[in-house]
Amino acid sequence: MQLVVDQLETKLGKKEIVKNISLQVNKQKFVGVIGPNGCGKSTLLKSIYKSIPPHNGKVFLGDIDVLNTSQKKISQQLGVVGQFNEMHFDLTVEQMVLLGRTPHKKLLEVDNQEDIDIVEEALSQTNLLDYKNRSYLSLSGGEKQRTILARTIAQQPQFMILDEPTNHLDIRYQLEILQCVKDLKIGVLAALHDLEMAAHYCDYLYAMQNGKVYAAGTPEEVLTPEIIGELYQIKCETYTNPVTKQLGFVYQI
Ligand SMILES: Nc1ncnc2c1ncn2[C@@H]1O[C@H](COP(=O)(O)OP(=O)(O)OP(=O)(O)O)[C@@H](O)[C@H]1O
Repeated sequence: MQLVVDQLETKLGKKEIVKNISLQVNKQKFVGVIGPNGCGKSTLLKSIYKSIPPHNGKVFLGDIDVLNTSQKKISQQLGVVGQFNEMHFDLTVEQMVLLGRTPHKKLLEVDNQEDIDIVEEALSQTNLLDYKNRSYLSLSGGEKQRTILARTIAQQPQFMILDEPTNHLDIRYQLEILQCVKDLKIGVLAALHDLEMAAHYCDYLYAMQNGKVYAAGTPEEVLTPEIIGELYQIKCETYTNPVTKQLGFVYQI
């Protein structure tokens, strides 16, 4: 199964924000979207999961025509961790994560032991077992972010879209969350700001500039001083980090 985005175009007001973007996420691959503030990453992701309706293009998840299929059917295969997760009513963390089971249930079907076990496992993977009975609204930004990820894990999707999933998270949780998502071994499309994390976790990258794909390829192909310099309008040097042996970056205005 693949997530295929074909010639997607999205306008907000009169302004064209996503301009003819095509991309692909293969099964079990971690694909990153990078690019400067305002280049259209969130709008692209929201257009793919229909939170903002695109005015042109197609999105296919396997043979499911996403833009013309019910949310429930899509949610059985595709999970979303958005950038802002505010809620106006309160639930416990466990109740929030149980909501992830909704796409797999019939109307008014009660949660069974399998649902409870899946939720317990998702809470464990996101280090939230001790928070199970806490009120969601009382959580810190990072704890809320992890709860939303746990809910999406409980949904057991084949693909996940994440919009800056490490927003609000301290360094340890940034690493833990991205590793946790990677370990799910599902297809992932994630907007990321941290280029070292993108280099480390992504199998493939799309670099966006002004609503278009500016460059695409493996992290080694995309994260070059020339492309990063042009994308963010800075001077950049890359090096191999002597400790991690991974790609490192030095920036200058
Ligand atoms: N309702 C709207 N009407 C017009 N323009 C909008 C609207 N909402 C967002 N935009 C603009 O669309 C552009 C793309 O925004 P988007 O949030 O997709 O960018 P982004 O790459 O995710 O940015 P960031 O990295 O800052 O999160 C921005 O210039 C933003 O100001």
